Amino acid sequence: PNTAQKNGDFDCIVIGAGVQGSFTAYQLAKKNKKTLLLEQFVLPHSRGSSHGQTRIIRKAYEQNFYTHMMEECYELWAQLESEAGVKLYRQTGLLVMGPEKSENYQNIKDTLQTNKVPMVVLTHDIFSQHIPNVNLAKGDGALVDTTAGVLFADRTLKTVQGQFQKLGGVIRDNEKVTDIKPGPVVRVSTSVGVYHAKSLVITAGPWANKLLANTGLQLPLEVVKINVCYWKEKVPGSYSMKQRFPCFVQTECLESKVHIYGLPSNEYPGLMKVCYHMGSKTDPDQRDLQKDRSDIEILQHYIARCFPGLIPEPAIVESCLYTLTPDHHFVLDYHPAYSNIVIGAGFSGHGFKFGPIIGKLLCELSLGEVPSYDLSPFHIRRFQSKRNSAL
Ligand SMILES: Cc1cc2nc3c(=O)[nH]c(=O)nc-3n(C[C@H](O)[C@H](O)[C@H](O)COP(=O)(O)OP(=O)(O)OC[C@H]3O[C@@H](n4cnc5c(N)ncnc54)[C@H](O)[C@@H]3O)c2cc1C
Ligand SMILES: O=C(O)[C@@H]1CCCCN1
Repeated sequence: PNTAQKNGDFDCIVIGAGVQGSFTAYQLAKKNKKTLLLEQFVLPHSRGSSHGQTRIIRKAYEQNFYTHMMEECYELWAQLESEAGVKLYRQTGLLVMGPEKSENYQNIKDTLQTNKVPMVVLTHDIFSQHIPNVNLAKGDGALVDTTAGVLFADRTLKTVQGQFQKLGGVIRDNEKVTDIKPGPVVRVSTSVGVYHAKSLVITAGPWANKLLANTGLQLPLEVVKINVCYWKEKVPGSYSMKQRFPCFVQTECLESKVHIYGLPSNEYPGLMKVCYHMGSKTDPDQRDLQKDRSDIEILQHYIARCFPGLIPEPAIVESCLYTLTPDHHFVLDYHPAYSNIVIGAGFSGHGFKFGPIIGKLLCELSLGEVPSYDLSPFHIRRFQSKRNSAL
């Protein structure tokens, strides 16, 4: 402990206690850094991107760099589970379906094969033996990433925030950051007080650009609202986690070029979560005014055709926000003008599973260490022509 520090002084301040900020703060505390995690809302809350009971974890990706990161990331999830004595992951497998000859489907298959990820290819003649109550479309290929499963999201946030506090980390919720003054010592003002730190990490999810405006930077991020739909099983339990029904991703289909995905029924007994991987643009502070439900019609047609055991009418519709980058790859980088400000943003609807590794990487960046992975796919400079910066 550094006794020379004043009360409001920290080695590092992390803004945003979603999955990414919470894991980053936890990693910093593990490295004995005096860390403050600031959150605008009372925790836990459901206004951002990390709430809800479940998320998919998988190694099935089109790009090798994500599959590589997931190798270590699974170990970090298991470490956290054993350290905290809680169950955060349940293996179910992920069924990937899509036009056999399409680029998306083939890329996923290639990545799994190249990286020797355990998988099973299901041909049409054996499909229904393995996956009951699903109609595989003609011309579609199907495979199962057997390493995949479900993460318990709300439980994850509670656990990682708890571990952070056990390590001496400070969480202040219900405290919105209102201003950032960059410098060798960064000054962060909130609705309650002023804090100083040697370094700052911004993991503000859909609010990233609102905060970055204080530092003269804007990233090409688009916030969209996702309708999180739950569908009733005609026979309760037919798609349930207990019966080891897998998660699924349909890469494209008759109804849509956009992914449709689902998780086995679990949190609401008798209801399966099936969603459309896109939504309509919104402001995170006004998301309830965004009422576009056109995706639900697409889901209804898809479900009626491919999931005959579900009633094709959503029983529950919740909401959640995605923060999309143009290429749907993350932003993990230094602020272009200030080397002691690190940004984790634009998780584009697929960042939860990477939480532990993103925490580790943002911690490495903020300590000036060489990051464990090649971060070039995540650099801000890839947006060069699109970046609208006041710097
Ligand atoms: C419907 C849905 C399904 C998804 N499915 C999957 C999946 O299956 N698998 C997967 O891996 N990922 C999935 N994701 C994506 C994943 O959940 C997100 O990538 C991840 O939660 C992003 O976390 P975050 O920490 O960046 O953002 P957030 O969780 O939004 O956290 C940012 C935090 O910053 C706080 N904040 C913002 N501004 C301020 C301020 N000024 N002062 C203080 N605090 C502030 C916010 O209140 C918020 O708590 C899904 C997302 C959604 C919405
Ligand atoms: O990150 C995931 O695994 C899921 C897959 C489908 C789209 C939404 N996110």
